[in-house]
Amino acid sequence: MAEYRKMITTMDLQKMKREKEKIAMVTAYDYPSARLAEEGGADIVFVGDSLGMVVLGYDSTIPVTLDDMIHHTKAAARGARNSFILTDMPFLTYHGTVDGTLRNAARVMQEAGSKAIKMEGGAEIAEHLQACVRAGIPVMGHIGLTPQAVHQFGGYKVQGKSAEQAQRLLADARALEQAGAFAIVLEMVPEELATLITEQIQIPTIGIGAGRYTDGQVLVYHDLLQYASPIKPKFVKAYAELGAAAMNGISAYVEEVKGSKFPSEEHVFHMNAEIIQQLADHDK
Ligand SMILES: Nc1nc(=O)c2c([nH]1)NC[C@@H]1CN(c3ccc(C(=O)N[C@@H](CCC(=O)O)C(=O)O)cc3)CN21
Ligand SMILES: CC(C)C(=O)C(=O)O
Ligand SMILES: [Mg+2]
Repeated sequence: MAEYRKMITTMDLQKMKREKEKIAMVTAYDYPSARLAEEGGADIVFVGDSLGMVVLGYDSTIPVTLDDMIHHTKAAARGARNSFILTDMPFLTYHGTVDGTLRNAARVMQEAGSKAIKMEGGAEIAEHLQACVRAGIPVMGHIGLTPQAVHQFGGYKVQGKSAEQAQRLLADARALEQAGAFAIVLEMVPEELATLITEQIQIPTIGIGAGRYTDGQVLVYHDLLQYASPIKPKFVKAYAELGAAAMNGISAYVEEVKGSKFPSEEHVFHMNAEIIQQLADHDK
């Protein structure tokens, strides 16, 4: 049994940045993945809306609902009781009235049992982020490639390569820090820009496809473990081959069933011989 450390807080994350201890975040979407994320020592167990793509089979994160996020966070929270559980706010649940955003955030905190939420976007969502922070909810920002806006970007592309775009992302990072975000995800931005942003704000940056110098890293569970993920972006490193292992296991099982090799004696229940005789007699 793993020895669990004390649950991390947003204050610990600030301290990790100051002391240059890297933050390791991993996605999880259910009981087993969250359990393994916790036992593997992840600082943040993150229920991302990428669940729409890697566990629900959608082409994007846009179809994911607030109910989906709550359902999966509940399962993940049961698997990682000692972890800092972060939940993505899904498509269009923090863009209407601030009241609506607070109601949606409240559902995630109360029903799902998250410790914090994450929102995509820069200065344009700062008002919504700030309202949640003022209500006592820790919020993580997310800029660069924001997948909920994929149709505006015209694909999953690197963001912030031009001086103008880079300036805007820097301003967005400052706006989110100002609004009270406890950390910011930088997704698919050049390493040089991610480094600049990391140096210019006090809160931790968590990179995905943002190079080596952010305060932490995040990867999708099904990508880093190669578990039937539909995509393999350049920023992914494979640390295991779960998909291949699962496939081999299943095909061996199928072969043994077809060949009457499974089940064998060790997997079988038996009954008392007298009772078998009674059954046979009764049948006469
Ligand atoms: N499995 C999975 N992993 C992720 O990291 C992830 C998701 N799903 N779903 C939500 C978003 C979408 N993300 C994506 C999706 C596709 C690419 C991609 O196709 N990247 C290519 C093209 C790069 C380019 O055109 O510049 C790559 O080679 O990295 C990257 C990030 C990141 N997130
Ligand atoms: C890619 C990460 C940062 C994310 O938002 C997700 O997994 O949903
Ligand atoms: Mg997401």
